[in-house]
Amino acid sequence: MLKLKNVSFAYAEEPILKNISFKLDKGELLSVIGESGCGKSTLLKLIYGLLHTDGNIYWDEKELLGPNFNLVPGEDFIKYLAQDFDLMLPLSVADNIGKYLSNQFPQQKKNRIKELLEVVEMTDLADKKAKLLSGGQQQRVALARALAKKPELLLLDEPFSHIDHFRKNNLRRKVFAYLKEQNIACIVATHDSTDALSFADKTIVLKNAKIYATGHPEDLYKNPPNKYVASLFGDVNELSLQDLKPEEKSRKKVILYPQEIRLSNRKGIKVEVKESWFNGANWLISTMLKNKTIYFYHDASLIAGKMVNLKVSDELIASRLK
Ligand SMILES: Nc1ncnc2c1ncn2[C@@H]1O[C@H](COP(=O)(O)OP(=O)(O)OP(=O)(O)O)[C@@H](O)[C@H]1O
Repeated sequence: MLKLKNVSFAYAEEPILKNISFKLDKGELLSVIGESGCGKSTLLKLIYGLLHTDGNIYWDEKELLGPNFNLVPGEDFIKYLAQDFDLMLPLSVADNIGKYLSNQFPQQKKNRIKELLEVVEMTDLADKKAKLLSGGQQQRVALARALAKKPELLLLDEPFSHIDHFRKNNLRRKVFAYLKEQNIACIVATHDSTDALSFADKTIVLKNAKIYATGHPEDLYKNPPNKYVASLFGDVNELSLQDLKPEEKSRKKVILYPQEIRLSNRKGIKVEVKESWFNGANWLISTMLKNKTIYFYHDASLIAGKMVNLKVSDELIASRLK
């Protein structure tokens, strides 16, 4: 088990992380989300042992002491995939993946490289030099290299950020399934809500140097404590109860995702259509309610200036009242 106790860090005066504490079981997958600059990468570097903290980090009974105590920073059983992939550019894809594998058993090494090439869908490019690869291909090689010596804990910083949409979904399913199958614990720092929602067992939200919210991704999504957390999962509306039900005098806030608001043929919240954006599955429509923008999804674009009625289920409003 990984255990962090009061982990704090500052590059200069300003604290980047303050008293971060959490636990992660073997084989568990944690996503760390939060706005850019909130300290996600710094947290991974602290755990890997590239930065020093006065707090405590343990793997089972062993305390991970960090760079002030280790001549070579980094822990053997942890692999860290940074945002800059750190590949050996003159070497081939296969040689990069095998870089940390022992040469003592050449056939085993060959088999392992072959297995990992399949996981990251790079078999056809095994002999190509890393310097000739695209950014997304280099990221896949770096991912395979991080997995090569089966870590007990894998730290991934935006692991699919350079990979095209077409390949990303399939690759992501494969990689996370592989981690589960091999019981490898993993922390993913990510901006991508699919990483955070679909694959993580739990999620930590960072803000103002602290753990701002934590929980099962589905709970955080369905019951976002506030607009900041909800907005990490996509577009979001923050309305008052009075906006939704004019007969109510309460100004309590209600967080709603665009897909939770529908067009109504009968009465509802009267809004003026401003813009429509096609996003593939449907259209995102922006509307104005007095001086507030409300976003919702619809299966067609709407003419700007048109007055329409919107509705939201009463149960949903009740469950989101803050
Ligand atoms: N080497 C450094 N020296 C000084 N400040 C740094 C250094 N690295 C990062 N920072 C600052 O620390 C803060 C946290 O950075 P970090 O990279 O951990 O954020 P992040 O959440 O991973 O951001 P992003 O989502 O954009 O990757 C930022 O304000 C950043 O400018």
